[in-house]
Amino acid sequence: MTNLLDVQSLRKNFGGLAVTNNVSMAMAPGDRVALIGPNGAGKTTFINLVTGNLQPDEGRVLLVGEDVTERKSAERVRRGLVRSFQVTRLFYDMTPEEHVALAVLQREGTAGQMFGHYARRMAVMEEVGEILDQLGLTELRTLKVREIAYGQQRLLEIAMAMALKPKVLLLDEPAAGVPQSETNRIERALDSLSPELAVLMIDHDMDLVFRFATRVIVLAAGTIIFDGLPKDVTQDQRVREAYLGSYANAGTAA
Ligand SMILES: Nc1ncnc2c1ncn2[C@@H]1O[C@H](COP(=O)(O)OP(=O)(O)OP(=O)(O)O)[C@@H](O)[C@H]1O
Repeated sequence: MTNLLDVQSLRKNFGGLAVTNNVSMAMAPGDRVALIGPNGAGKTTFINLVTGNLQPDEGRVLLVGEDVTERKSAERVRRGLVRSFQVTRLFYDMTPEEHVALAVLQREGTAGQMFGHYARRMAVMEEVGEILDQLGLTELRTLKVREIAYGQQRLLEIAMAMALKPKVLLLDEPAAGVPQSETNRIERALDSLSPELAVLMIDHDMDLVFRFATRVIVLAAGTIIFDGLPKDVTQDQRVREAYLGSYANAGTAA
């Protein structure tokens, strides 16, 4: 089976520092991978290299077997490599319904033509309704984003990513800043993602990581030091050393 994402020997230097140092990993349909590592380990840089926000000095990124290393981010998105939107990029005077509709139209390359054809408009709004329903946002669909809670804004980021019909979804700390009382909604949203999708999530919340991931990758100083099952990660000597014990006792029940 062709991997959905295949990252081969990526390298990126900033000045003299190897921030991504010969990193290789692959993801198949259904994978739920958590990418963790101490602060400054190179997680964000790695994601930026995968999405095309940064160009690697060496190495390749393959999406469903196609080499996309030279492709711009927008072209990678069209091919199914989607990073969740950031709350800071939402429009606070627009509604969740409008945001998701824009994402559907962007996917189809028809943004700006929403009101052109009645039948098409109905089909778009039906799809928007299904996505908002999947993420439990139906009741809020016509409120302004500024009127909805932060946790629900973060669900909207995931809804917009879903509207782009990803094959590979990259989630950057989806529950960061969300009050504890609302994190179960984020978890339910993650559970409801299509089983065909490959999902890579960066997060510092080890409880969330252990509930979500079927595989954990640990980056330290730009290098993958662990790629395996969640149950094994806290016992790994290199991981323990990288964290100096800070997470070593977390999630052993996973
Ligand atoms: N544009 C840049 N120019 C120079 N150095 C950079 C740049 N971006 C990141 N770095 C450096 O690369 C290293 C890795 O940073 P990165 O943000 O990828 O780590 P991270 O694992 O995402 O960290 P955190 O968990 O704190 O977000 C850090 O030492 C950082 O200072």
